[in-house]
Amino acid sequence: MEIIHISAECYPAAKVGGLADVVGALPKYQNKIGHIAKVVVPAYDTKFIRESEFEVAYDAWSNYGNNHFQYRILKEKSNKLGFDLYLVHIQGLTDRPNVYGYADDTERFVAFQIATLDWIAQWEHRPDVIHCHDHHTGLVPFMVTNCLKYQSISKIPTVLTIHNAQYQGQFGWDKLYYLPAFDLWKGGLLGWKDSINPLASAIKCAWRVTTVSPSYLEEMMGNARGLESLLRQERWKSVGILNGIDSEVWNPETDPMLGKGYNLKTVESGKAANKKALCDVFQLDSSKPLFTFIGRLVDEKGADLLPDIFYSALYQHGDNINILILGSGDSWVEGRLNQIKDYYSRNYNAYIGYNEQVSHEIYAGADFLLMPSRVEPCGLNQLYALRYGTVPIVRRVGGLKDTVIDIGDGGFGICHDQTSVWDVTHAINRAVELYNDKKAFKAVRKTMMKIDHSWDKAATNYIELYQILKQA
Ligand SMILES: Nc1ncnc2c1ncn2[C@@H]1O[C@H](COP(=O)(O)OP(=O)(O)O[C@H]2O[C@H](CO)[C@@H](O)[C@H](O)[C@H]2O)[C@@H](O)[C@H]1O
Repeated sequence: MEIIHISAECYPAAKVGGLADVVGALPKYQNKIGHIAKVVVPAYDTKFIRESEFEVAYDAWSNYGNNHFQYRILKEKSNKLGFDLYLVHIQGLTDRPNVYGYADDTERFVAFQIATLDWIAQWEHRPDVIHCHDHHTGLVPFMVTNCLKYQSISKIPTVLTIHNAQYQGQFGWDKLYYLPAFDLWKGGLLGWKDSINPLASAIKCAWRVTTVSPSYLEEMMGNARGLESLLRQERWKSVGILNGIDSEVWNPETDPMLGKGYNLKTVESGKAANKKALCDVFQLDSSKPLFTFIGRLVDEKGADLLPDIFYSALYQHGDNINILILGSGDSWVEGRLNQIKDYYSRNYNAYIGYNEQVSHEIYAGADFLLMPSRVEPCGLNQLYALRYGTVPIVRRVGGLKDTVIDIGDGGFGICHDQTSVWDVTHAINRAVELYNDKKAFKAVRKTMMKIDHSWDKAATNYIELYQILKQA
């Protein structure tokens, strides 16, 4: 089958979070099992894109509303990612350093989607499925089926994967004219509660909807930022498929970002060496248990509570624990996390910012990884932690619930029920107990590292889903 993934992010071309990891790995694994999976993302001004070689695959003009633009489809030349990567270059719109956060993000992603479909519509052959990811590509299912200029591709099945329903990409009806012409009576398929809502539109129009874990699918029926009733209505065509991880990129034995590689047999010495190096850089004491957090500092991750959780844990455990955080997001959370350094400089540090290298070093060097998320559609950090022998401490929600079993239930992680200072501090207390029981701690590490979360299974699940659509 030929599958076209359309996304705003794809590792390593452009990454903000987990969406990039999935779109950078799933197609590779689909290719491995004999299919042709391609990825289309905007041509940002990122390091990877600047440093890679591309050839022009197509060059044309298009428009969103009255705004005409020239676009180029660029194909990565070397196939070094394990799939064909195509970029949509629109001068002045896509070629910026950041993926999101501009006042004209709506225009940028509308133009990206239109250019992508214009290009696909003029191919001599038809792909078997168009797979969209999150709201940035959420207008694609509507446009493919309903816009007159895409009649030639209107029968291609579309699939939407919801990585995070917290973000929906809403914009006003005054921008309806951005879309290529369609029968206006179909306009209702674009909207939700007084605005055009790309995520809602994709849920209505895609042939199938997937979420990145089974539990998140169920949770969304009761909590999806206003889309609950729509999701209940479209439940019949929805399925939860648990994400995998790219076990070639996330392999502690071969990871080039680590000072010392390790495997199941050498985990104790390997982790100790990585921990020592990490603690030296961040002025921490490697003889104490190291607790970490990596991620976007936003409410859905429970980041607003982290400062109070850390004050509480550091107060209770005095000088006997270390905490290291890597993240960026809400500025008041960043400020409070930085402030803790003034009070606990010997056993706390924070790297405010984004750094892929440091994230790998932390997964390898840490003892525990905290994920007190309020919402977690799947979560990849806990899967990376498991592979690197770092015990995840997670709230029982979404994909965290589906992938981490508490040590009290014979498992390998520490789970808590609420995103609250009390629950997380209590979980940290349990973690300190586990750390001090060296035999149990070693056994848990070994169990974790044996778990296989590679994409092999999920890649097949998606193919089975596409095959049903092809026969429909
Ligand atoms: N400051 C920083 N420096 C370096 N690396 C950083 C970083 N902050 C985050 N990362 C990295 O970004 C990724 C985060 O992935 P997640 O899946 O945990 O979250 P995200 O909410 O972005 O993804 C959404 O999509 C994914 C994919 O479907 C779902 O798993 C998830 O639940 C959903 O919220 C990891 O690779 C992590 O290491």
